[in-house]
Amino acid sequence: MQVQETKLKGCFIIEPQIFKDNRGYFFESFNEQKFEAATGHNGHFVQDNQSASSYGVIRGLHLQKGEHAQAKLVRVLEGKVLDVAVDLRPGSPTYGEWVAVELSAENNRQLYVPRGFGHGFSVLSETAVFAYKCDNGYNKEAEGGVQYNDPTLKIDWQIPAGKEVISEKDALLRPFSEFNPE
Ligand SMILES: Cc1cn([C@H]2C[C@H](O)[C@@H](COP(=O)(O)OP(=O)(O)O[C@H]3O[C@H](C)C(=O)[C@H](O)[C@H]3O)O2)c(=O)[nH]c1=O
Repeated sequence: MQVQETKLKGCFIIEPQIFKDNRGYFFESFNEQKFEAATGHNGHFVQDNQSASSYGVIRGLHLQKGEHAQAKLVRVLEGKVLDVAVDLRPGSPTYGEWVAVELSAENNRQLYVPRGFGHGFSVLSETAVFAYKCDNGYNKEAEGGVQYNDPTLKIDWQIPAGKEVISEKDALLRPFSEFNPE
């Protein structure tokens, strides 16, 4: 597998080695030893999540705070998304900066989002199935986030205005200027 650190320290793009033959393809979607060797990060994940969404859905920007913070290893099983990780780590030299990576069932690309990052994605295909590993369990009380359309972050989700599909919960998220990491 090829691993490339993004401009945000600790956030990595992972390109698995795909083995193709006359039957189709095979690849190791996760290998703890190889992950740790390539990223220097603990590859011990405790929860797998999966969500399905239709075109225009934007989920995020979310994170869990404090001791419940989660690192995530995200990928797409069906369709295509624009995946976004925002550095919300207090004191980070890249605080408030973000990266956007196209993840799809075609490219099998993965993104490792470290603890302390806001995470979200927009669905660019008719439907998308999104699957990810978390290194800490779900804790509703520790949930936080930033509104997807924050005027400071200026994230281009590649969804035409008016076509965005947002949850009621995400519609209540506050701007980055009000973000409190505690
Ligand atoms: C995240 C989560 C949710 N839930 C329940 C809570 C709700 O009843 C339902 C949907 O949750 P939510 O609307 O928060 O789902 P998403 O909007 O996809 O949230 C995720 O979206 C972005 C992209 C993320 O990176 C996070 O993993 C996560 O916040 O699943 C659980 O039972 N366990 C969980 O780990």
